[in-house]
Amino acid sequence: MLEIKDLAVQYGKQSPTIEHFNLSMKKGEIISVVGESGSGKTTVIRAVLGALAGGGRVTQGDITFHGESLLKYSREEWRKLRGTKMSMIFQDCGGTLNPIRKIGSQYVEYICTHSSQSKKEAWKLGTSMLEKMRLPEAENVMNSYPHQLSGGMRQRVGIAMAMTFNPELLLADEPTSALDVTTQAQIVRQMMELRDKSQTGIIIVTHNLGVAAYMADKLIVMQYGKVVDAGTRDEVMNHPTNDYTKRLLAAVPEMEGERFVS
Ligand SMILES: Nc1ncnc2c1ncn2[C@@H]1O[C@H](COP(=O)(O)OP(=O)(O)OP(=O)(O)O)[C@@H](O)[C@H]1O
Repeated sequence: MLEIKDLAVQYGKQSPTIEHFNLSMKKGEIISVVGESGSGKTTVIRAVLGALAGGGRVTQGDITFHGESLLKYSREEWRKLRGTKMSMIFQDCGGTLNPIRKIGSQYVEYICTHSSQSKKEAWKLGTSMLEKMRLPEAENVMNSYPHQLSGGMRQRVGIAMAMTFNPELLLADEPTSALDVTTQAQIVRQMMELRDKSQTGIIIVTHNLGVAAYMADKLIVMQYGKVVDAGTRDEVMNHPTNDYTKRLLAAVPEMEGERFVS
């Protein structure tokens, strides 16, 4: 479904931020990209979404989605793809919500921008998506301002919005790092449920190897913009080839009292 081949990305005149990045993803697969701050994880997923910040540009390689190069996409083609076939969730979805508008009005606008539904239908769809994400009192949530919700609830709103049109690919940038451990575990389980039900492929970027190992079918470990280990979860967890991966593994945090290392 998604192929990234020998990708390099450069910001301004700096030396390339990522180089020789490869990834191959099938429908419904979960791939985790792990690595410390600044290793280039966010750059990878922003490149996939055609949304590199700060003048970042692809200088080598290709990104294909169902065999078509995304690098050749026009603005209009991107507009059609984003939000429907491909969507993104961030570390703090609250940050992407407008603080002075109620959730419901923002959600309805989001749905109406990406489909031809009436406002009434959009409200119904938004509410049902919030219910699917197990938000209690979904109508109340729709009538709330972002600051009236907890961080975990806002994150569920963000995931609900991203999942509205059953995307084939969900790009998740540190989706649980702003949350406490219990909420983190709930959100992780809900994302996995979405994959099981809708066959959504997920790329999750995180510095938390515990979360990555728990969720992922495949792991990619990055350091200084390069892939230092990659393979199935069990390959990387049980037979790391790189010293950095070994150090990360030794420091795997606990999630719900379990270490996600077999
Ligand atoms: N908007 C930008 N303008 C210029 N350089 C950038 C920009 N964004 C990222 N970079 C460069 O790319 C490097 C990697 O950043 P990136 O955000 O991809 O890393 P990361 O692994 O996701 O880190 P973090 O976990 O802190 O988000 C940075 O150290 C910086 O040199």
